[in-house]
Amino acid sequence: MVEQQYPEVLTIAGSDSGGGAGIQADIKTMQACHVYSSSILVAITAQNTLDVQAVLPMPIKMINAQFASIYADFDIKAAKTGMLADSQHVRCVVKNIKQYHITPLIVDPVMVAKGGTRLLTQEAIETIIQDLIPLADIVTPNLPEAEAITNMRIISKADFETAAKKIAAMGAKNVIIKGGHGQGKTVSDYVLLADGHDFWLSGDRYDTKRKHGTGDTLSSAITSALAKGYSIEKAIRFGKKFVDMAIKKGIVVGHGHGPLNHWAMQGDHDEI
Ligand SMILES: Nc1ncnc2c1ncn2[C@@H]1O[C@H](COP(=O)(O)OP(=O)(O)OP(=O)(O)O)[C@@H](O)[C@H]1O
Ligand SMILES: Cc1ncc(COP(=O)(O)O)c(N)n1
Repeated sequence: MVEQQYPEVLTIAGSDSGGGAGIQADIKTMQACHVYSSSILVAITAQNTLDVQAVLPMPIKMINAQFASIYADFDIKAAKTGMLADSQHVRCVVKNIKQYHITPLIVDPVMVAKGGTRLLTQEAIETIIQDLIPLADIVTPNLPEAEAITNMRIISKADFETAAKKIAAMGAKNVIIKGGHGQGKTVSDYVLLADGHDFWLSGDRYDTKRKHGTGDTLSSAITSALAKGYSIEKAIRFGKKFVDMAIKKGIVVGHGHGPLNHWAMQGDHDEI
């Protein structure tokens, strides 16, 4: 008999019944990265690759109970947040993050699903800015999210840099502004680290509709790498490579915005 220990990680997010985004994408990514994943459900969605058909935020009492269960037993090395639904739920998650001193914390400020359905109320954007971003070791907005957070248009490279500085000034230690929603043959994410060092992560932009859960996959791969002891910069570079491969080696599922291939890096054991 052999017993092995894996770094334990936590995702605090919404469930996607279609398995392409949310908690399901997080768990698949974490599993592929060889860390042990636990999860706190903040909301349930009835969802497939075509759209989100229904959303049910969990009772606050049940979210508190999940945090209590996890922190009574597990040794969580890194955690991430995803879909948080509304202000009340953001505040509940923030209270628990403070209570259990959760760090490192990756905040993926999920606002709108690929099909266009809101996953966060408009007023909760302010709660995320005021209460959650200051607790983030890394915050990972996509372009529309970064625009909503900073209240500015982001088009040029200089705009990315200005927006990242604004988000860092809100209290996030490290900032990644993802470029998936941009245009052009390459896709570039901008990274601003806590020490002021910055860089672009660029790669081919794959022409595919199978891009459901790209942000969840990136933030979960980064969370996993941090739990394994990678530096912030190395974890971010690993995350980008993981999501790039998961899009590049696509799988055929559903009729709309298809999920990624979370097995894509399997076999590349030096990397994962
Ligand atoms: N077409 C593409 N080809 C290659 N990489 C991509 C493509 N689209 C997105 N990415 C990468 O996927 C990651 C997530 O970026 P994106 O801007 O899509 O986030 P997101 O909108 O939060 O994702 P989602 O909401 O689907 O979870 C980034 O690292 C980005 O560079
Ligand atoms: C529960 C949940 N969390 C996150 C997303 C974002 O993913 P996408 O932008 O690819 O729809 C989602 N659709 N559902």
